[in-house]
Amino acid sequence: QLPSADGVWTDLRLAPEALGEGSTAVDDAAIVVQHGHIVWVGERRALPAAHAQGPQHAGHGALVTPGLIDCHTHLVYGGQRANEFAMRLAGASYEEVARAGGGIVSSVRATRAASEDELFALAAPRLQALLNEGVCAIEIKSGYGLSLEHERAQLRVARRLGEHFGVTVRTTFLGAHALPPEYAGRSQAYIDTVCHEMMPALAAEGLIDAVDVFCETIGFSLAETEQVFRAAQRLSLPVKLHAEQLSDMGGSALAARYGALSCDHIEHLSDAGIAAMKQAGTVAVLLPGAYYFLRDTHLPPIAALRAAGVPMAVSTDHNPGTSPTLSLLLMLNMACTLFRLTVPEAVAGVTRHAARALGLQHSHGQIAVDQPANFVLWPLGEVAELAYWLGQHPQPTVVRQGRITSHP
Ligand SMILES: O=C(O)CC[C@@H]1NC(=O)NC1=O
Ligand SMILES: [Fe+3]
Repeated sequence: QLPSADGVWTDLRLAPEALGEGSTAVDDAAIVVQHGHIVWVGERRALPAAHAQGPQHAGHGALVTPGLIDCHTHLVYGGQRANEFAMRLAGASYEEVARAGGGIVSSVRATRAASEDELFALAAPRLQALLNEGVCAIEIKSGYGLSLEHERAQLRVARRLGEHFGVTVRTTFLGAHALPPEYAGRSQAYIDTVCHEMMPALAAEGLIDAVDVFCETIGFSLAETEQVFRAAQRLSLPVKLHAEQLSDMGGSALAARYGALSCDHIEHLSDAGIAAMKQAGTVAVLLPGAYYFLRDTHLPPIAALRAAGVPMAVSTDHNPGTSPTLSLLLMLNMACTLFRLTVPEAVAGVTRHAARALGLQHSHGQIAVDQPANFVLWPLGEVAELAYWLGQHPQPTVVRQGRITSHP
């Protein structure tokens, strides 16, 4: 059992916007935790005497952010795809690798061959690496099973990871990730199976928090995507979308029409897609790891998203094919360096905007009274260091779900 974080945390510096959008930094702050929840936060000199009792936790001047949120991962899978990395070094494109039977389908074979215990054992150290960097909530997709039995296994492992590590896990059903070999050439038949057999069964077992589709030239069409969205709607499941990663399929506008939580990748997002997302309150999830790893050169429309006021999140997109990274802090650096986000935008992208992309904005993503205690104490001089250091990062003290889970 990890030590309780209950008590009074003092000598803290709250980062800008840690208390929510527009909130300012607080240099000498205190946080009071009771029964694993935040009951008070603010300037220490204003701390009510009634709250000042109880165990004392010295912050030693640490910079404090809300717990980080990785809002787009494919964390549960078998095998790895370093061989394709080498193929692409020899000039093969991501699409060519996919059409040659590599890509997602090769991870499907390795995932189907693994038991749930083996999938858990493979995913656990991946999750631990993210937790060590202050991640307190994470989204985990299926999409490497592509059959009822194996999609169920992935989603059960995702739930088990959350219980085992005491971290908030939101599961996303991504049965429409790729066409499994047994449905080669029969895309419509597979989508029918996804909509009428897999999704209802897995939803009934409580394994699905949201539904996603890979809407792309090498994925599923707009019509197939809408068929999946309609099935999700019938089951009252929110949707999100791998959208406009390699081309403008119009997926973002479709997703916005279904009130999507988020559209993700969006390198090829159009002005019409931006307007639709703004209207629907859909979050733009930026995945610089995949952009970098694929040597993409088509930047997402960051300035237009900023001008339109579409909230932007940042995530690892951890997956064995296009973003084999387990550092959300490296993604902060890439979001700034490659996509030109400001530091406050990037930090909001892994806190409150990431929370919104998962429908968790009422319980995660900021330090607020009555919310579960999820916050991170960084031994840093300033918040820009979260995006500045490239590859090596400070070891934070992490309070996750009211427990002190790691400290230097
Ligand atoms: O290559 C993989 O294994 C998944 C790639 C990942 N999935 C997707 O739809 N887009 C991606 O970048
Ligand atoms: Fe992805």
